[in-house]
Amino acid sequence: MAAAARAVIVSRPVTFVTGNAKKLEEVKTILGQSIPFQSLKLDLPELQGEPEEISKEKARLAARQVNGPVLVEDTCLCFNALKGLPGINHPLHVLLIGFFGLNNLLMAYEDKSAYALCAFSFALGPNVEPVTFLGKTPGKIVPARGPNDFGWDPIFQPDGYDQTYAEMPKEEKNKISHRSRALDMVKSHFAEAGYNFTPSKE
Ligand SMILES: O=P(O)(O)OP(=O)(O)OP(=O)(O)OC[C@H]1O[C@@H](n2cnc3c(O)ncnc32)[C@H](O)[C@@H]1O
Ligand SMILES: [Mg+2]
Repeated sequence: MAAAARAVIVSRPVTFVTGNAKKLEEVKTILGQSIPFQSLKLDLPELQGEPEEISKEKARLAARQVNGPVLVEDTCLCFNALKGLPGINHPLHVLLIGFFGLNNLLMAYEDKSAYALCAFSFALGPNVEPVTFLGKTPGKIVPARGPNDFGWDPIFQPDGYDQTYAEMPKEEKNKISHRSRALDMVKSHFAEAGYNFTPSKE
């Protein structure tokens, strides 16, 4: 029997929880009108571990605080020469080590390749296990070039480009970024699940 199209009625809008204004800016541009959401600035604890697990745990914590459907993400920059380490996944990493220091970390290695990894997690509510979507963009670590307004963008040059994320126009980054690749999957998930966000009159 063919699966019947079904709609899942959800009585609260999705809240995208982040403490990072630049991330929010990109998510707004990439999602456009495809998924209606509101944003909430919450400083969730900086957990350590695999990006997928960090992201899931962030979603659980956020869903409890919001008491409704939440979308969160965790992003890291991983160096292949260091087997995926240091996994720059904490706002203090760039600040404390600096772009110069991050380049120096790789000085002893021929292999400057890296990848940007983004893990979005969506939880329908506090008691629902989150689902996670991973987006990855391969590239290499280079001496900093371009405006310094978002994390490690000046030192990451995606494969196939001669500009760093920071140098390229925002629209270009948003076409190929780890974030947009993960969000493509989030969009498909929402389309397939048929969520119907109908705010209840509380
Ligand atoms: O509240 P959350 O969403 O956790 O925001 P955050 O700033 O703590 O974000 P992450 O933990 O996911 O990211 C760790 C660091 O990576 C940086 N970062 C995340 N996405 C980036 C991107 O697309 N380009 C450059 N740096 C990025 C970010 O600014 C942080 O310094
Ligand atoms: Mg964080």
